[in-house]
Amino acid sequence: MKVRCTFQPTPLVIGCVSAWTRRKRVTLVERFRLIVTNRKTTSVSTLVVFSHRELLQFPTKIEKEEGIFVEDVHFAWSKTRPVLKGISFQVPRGQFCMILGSNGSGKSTLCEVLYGSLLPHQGFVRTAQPVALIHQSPDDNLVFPTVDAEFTCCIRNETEQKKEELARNALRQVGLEHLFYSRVDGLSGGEKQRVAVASLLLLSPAVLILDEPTASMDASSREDFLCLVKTLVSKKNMTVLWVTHLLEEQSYADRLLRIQSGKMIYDGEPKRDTTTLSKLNKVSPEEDYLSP
Ligand SMILES: Nc1ncnc2c1ncn2[C@@H]1O[C@H](COP(=O)(O)OP(=O)(O)OP(=O)(O)O)[C@@H](O)[C@H]1O
Repeated sequence: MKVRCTFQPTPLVIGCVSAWTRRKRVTLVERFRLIVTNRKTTSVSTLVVFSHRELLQFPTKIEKEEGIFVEDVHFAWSKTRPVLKGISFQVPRGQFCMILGSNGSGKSTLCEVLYGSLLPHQGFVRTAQPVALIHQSPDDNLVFPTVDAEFTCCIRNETEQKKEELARNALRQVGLEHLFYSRVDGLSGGEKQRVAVASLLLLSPAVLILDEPTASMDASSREDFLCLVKTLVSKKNMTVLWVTHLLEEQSYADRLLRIQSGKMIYDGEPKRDTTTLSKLNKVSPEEDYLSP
C-alpha cells in the first residue's frame, strides 16, 4: 500500500530522488519523518510517497517516561535462521544505554526493528518519537552532495541567513565548521559520522539509535566521537541506544545490555575505567546549539 504525504518540496530533495539506494531512501524518509513530527504547521505540496511500513514509524502512544519499550521480539530473515529470539527490555527517557554483542549476534537487525524499518514477527516495540538512526556505514547516513545541504534540509521555517547561522553553529559543535561548503564524498568516515549526528540532532529526536557508529574510526577518533555524542545529548533528556561490539566503549554508558545469538544475556551496570569521567569533562560545547 502506498500513501501520499504532504511536504514543502525543495529542489535538492527532488534532485537526489533518482540516486536513491535503499539505504539512502531510508535515511531520507527518516529526515522527513523527523521534520514532520517536529513541525507545528504543514504546508501542502506533495513530495514523498511513503509505504505502509514507513508510515508505521510515525508517532504511536507511549508512556511519558518511556524511551524504548521492547516486548518479546522475534525476527527471522528466513524460516530456518531466527535472528532475534524473544528480546525484551525497556529504556527510560534520557538514559544512555549501550548494546554490546559480537558479529552476527543480531544487533543491526534489532536496530532496524526498533527504528521501524523491519517489523517483528512476534512481540512488539514502542519508542518515543521521533526516532533517528545512525547507520554503521557513514555513506548510508548522508543524502545530499554537500555538507551545507545536509544541515539546511533539517532546518525549516527560517530565513536563509538564519539557516546558515544555525547550520554553522551545529557544525562548530562537532569541530567541523571549516567543512561547511565541502562535498560529502570528500569527507573521511569519521567526519561523515560527525556531520550525520550534528545534523540529525538539529531535528531534536527523542530517541537516537547509533548502530556501530565508530566502525570506520581509529581508537582515538572513536573515543572522541563517543565523548562528543555523550556531551551533546547529555542535557536533552534524549534516549540513546549505542550499539557496539567493542568492550571498551561500555564505560561511557549508563547501562549495558549484552546480546548473544539473538538473546539478551545481560542487563546491568557497565564496567567503567577510571579515566572515562575526566575525558568526558574535557569535552564541553562552547555553546548549546540544541537549546531553543
Ligand atoms: N538482509 C539480510 N538478509 C538475510 N540475512 C541477514 C540480513 N541481514 C542480516 N542477516 C543475518 O542476520 C544475522 C544477524 O545479522 P546482524 O547484521 O543483525 O548482526 P550484527 O550483530 O549487527 O553483526 P555485525 O556486528 O557484524 O554488524 C546474521 O547471521 C546475518 O547473516
